[in-house]
Amino acid sequence: MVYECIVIGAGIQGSFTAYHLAKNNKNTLLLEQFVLPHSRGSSHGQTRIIRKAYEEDFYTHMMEESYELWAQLEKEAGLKLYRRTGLLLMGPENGKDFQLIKNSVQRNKVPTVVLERHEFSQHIPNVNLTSGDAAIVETTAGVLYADRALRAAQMVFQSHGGVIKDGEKVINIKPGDLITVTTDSGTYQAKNLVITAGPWAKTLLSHTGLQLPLQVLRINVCYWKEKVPGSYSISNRFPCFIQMQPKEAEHDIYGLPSNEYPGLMKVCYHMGSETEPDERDRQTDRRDVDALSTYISRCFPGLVPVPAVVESCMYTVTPDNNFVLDRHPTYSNIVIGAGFSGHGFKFAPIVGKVLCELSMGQNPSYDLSPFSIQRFQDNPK
Ligand SMILES: Cc1cc2nc3c(=O)[nH]c(=O)nc-3n(C[C@H](O)[C@H](O)[C@H](O)COP(=O)(O)OP(=O)(O)OC[C@H]3O[C@@H](n4cnc5c(N)ncnc54)[C@H](O)[C@@H]3O)c2cc1C
Ligand SMILES: O=C(O)[C@@H]1CCCC=N1
Repeated sequence: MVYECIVIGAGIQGSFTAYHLAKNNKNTLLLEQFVLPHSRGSSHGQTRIIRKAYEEDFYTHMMEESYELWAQLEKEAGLKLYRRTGLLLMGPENGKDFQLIKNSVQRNKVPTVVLERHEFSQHIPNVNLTSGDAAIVETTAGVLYADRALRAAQMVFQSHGGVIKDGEKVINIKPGDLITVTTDSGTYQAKNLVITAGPWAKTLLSHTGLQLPLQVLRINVCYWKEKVPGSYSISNRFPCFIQMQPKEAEHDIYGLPSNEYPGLMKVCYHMGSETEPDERDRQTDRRDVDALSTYISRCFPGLVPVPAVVESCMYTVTPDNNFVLDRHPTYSNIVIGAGFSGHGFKFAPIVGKVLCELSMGQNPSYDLSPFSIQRFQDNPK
């Protein structure tokens, strides 16, 4: 049988692409190398942050529709996937990055509240605002229930007739008008192919002669114990947070209120050390955990500054941290979604929509120039 489309990789981006294709009546096969569910890629775990506050207008604009599509999936699956918590953004008052994001939320009318230093502790107890830092709260931001969302997208895909074959690793791709995809247990043909292989994208794309500047990082996902259980919890209305330019580290630190593991709050570093995706746990660099401990001692005095639980996950990053959403430069019936750079989950309904549009030969609903492959060829370094 010839499929209209094969999607390789059943992480959140591939699952949402397959979801949109099936809803457009395209006969679609979703291939996944591991038995589902699994915790070896980038989409596993209980939670992710959803927000509109971005420095770049194009991300904020995409998030407007993304919230609507998440609500649509909640309805279709009959599951709660989003919980509003607000997002506290802290950063050097006169720093460039903080100013850019503050101006962007004002320009784009993202609902936000500015917290003056004198009123900060009244609204956000148990957090020390760094001297010289300012704070704003994006009020409609919150938490996405990640594992549940991934299952929901796959479930709705199947309910529209889509086929998932898990535990099948793609080992070869033969481009052509009819594309042949070989796995370790079968061969399939399709008119169109979408590659959403997360940390394995570089390897898979090499079968099509394409090299992209993607770097895979292992992220230590750290949970910290509350000294008083519940003090940083969702039920106590504690928000998600992003600390820009912390004193202890070069990159942002972010956290989510305690919820999934009662008594533990997730606080992570937005960077990691390079790894091979198949040997993720050979990477044992813990300098990020040391920096997090110092930050927590200084700014979150209600947490024990030694992680209680460390899980792992991977980022696949591009040089400019913008995604890759494009057609293959040589084979127009191969579409690529890659390089989500540690911030792609919240966009998955839109990513899936535009990858589906590209694959159906339609004009995409958004300007995809920030996500083009050409940008790497223009700036090869
Ligand atoms: C710790 C952490 C925190 C994050 N926090 C946030 C956040 O707060 N907000 C946010 O918006 N985003 C966040 N992200 C980013 C977000 O989770 C990712 O951008 C997103 O999950 C990427 O999804 P993906 O589908 O591209 O990759 P993946 O989930 O890795 O999916 C790719 C799939 O392809 C499969 N595959 C690969 N090769 C093959 C093959 N040869 N054959 C068959 N299958 C194959 C893999 O097994 C995998 O299942 C975070 C990421 C991490 C790691
Ligand atoms: O994407 C997000 O919102 C989170 C928080 C900031 C760093 C990366 N992921």
